[in-house]
Amino acid sequence: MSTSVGGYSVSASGLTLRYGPVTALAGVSLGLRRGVTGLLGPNGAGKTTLLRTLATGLVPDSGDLTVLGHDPRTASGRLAIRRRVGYLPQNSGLHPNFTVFEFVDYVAILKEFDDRRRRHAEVRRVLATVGLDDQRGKKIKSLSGGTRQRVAVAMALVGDPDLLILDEPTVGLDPEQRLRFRELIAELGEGRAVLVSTHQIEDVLMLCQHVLVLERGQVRFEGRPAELAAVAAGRVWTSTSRTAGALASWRTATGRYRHIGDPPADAELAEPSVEDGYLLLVEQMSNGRAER
Ligand SMILES: Nc1ncnc2c1ncn2[C@@H]1O[C@H](COP(=O)(O)OP(=O)(O)OP(=O)(O)O)[C@@H](O)[C@H]1O
Repeated sequence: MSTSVGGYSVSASGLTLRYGPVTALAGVSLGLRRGVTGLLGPNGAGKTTLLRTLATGLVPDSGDLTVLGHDPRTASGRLAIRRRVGYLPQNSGLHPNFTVFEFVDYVAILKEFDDRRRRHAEVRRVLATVGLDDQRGKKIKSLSGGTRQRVAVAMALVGDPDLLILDEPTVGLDPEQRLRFRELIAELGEGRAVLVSTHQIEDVLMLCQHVLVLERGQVRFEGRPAELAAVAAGRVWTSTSRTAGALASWRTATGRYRHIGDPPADAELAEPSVEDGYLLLVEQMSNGRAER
């Protein structure tokens, strides 16, 4: 059972966080429900900082944050959250000489599974969930990138968390591994809130019910993928050549150019995609800054 306030597993309002002179979160407000939410944003937008903050690894300078009904500003709140949150950091360090079982068992010890039999049962459960029962005895250094990512997810799943936070989990996977990994994440989102940061629009299309766009430490969009596509309605057109004045233009596989921005009067409008909506938001933001 998820602990939530008003249906939200996470609710944040006006979160700010600075690293010295750098403002990484500049007033983030969001609500996270059950299901898979994709977190998109350009490099340096603050995605990792936000995920670490939700996992209680960083303390915001100001703003309100409730995670699974607890306040991370108090020691008891942080402990309660850590017990119910699974966090997969970017480039999570897996010890190469451990076997799969040994590594996940070690994580279970850190997560306070003191009774050996209960702990081993939990390790077997999470390895079965990620489809690694038959790889338990293998050393981590012998595994493919996709299988290592499964071990990392197994680690995050110890204790059956109500909130799963995954920082760029599909990076470095080949297309087939990525597909299988998305299926796994989609399954995990059926009973809990999952927040996944990614640079892959396809991840959002294939597995997310909700999407957040972060840019310069602020949430620029919060909604469903189809609503993100709709942001670009009437702002996408195609032509046989480059067009001056578009916010972004690129040549597509058909040989035609696709543009986003303010279309000319005779433009051939196209159906907007989620990627168009995302690019339009990000380009508008950076253009707005350039014009100031
Ligand atoms: N430990 C740190 N000390 C100082 N500045 C930092 C630190 N960590 C991040 N930053 C800065 O904070 C901002 C947000 O960084 P963050 O890593 O959260 O972005 P991101 O969206 O995850 O980026 P990426 O997609 O490249 O991983 C950036 O300007 C970054 O340079």
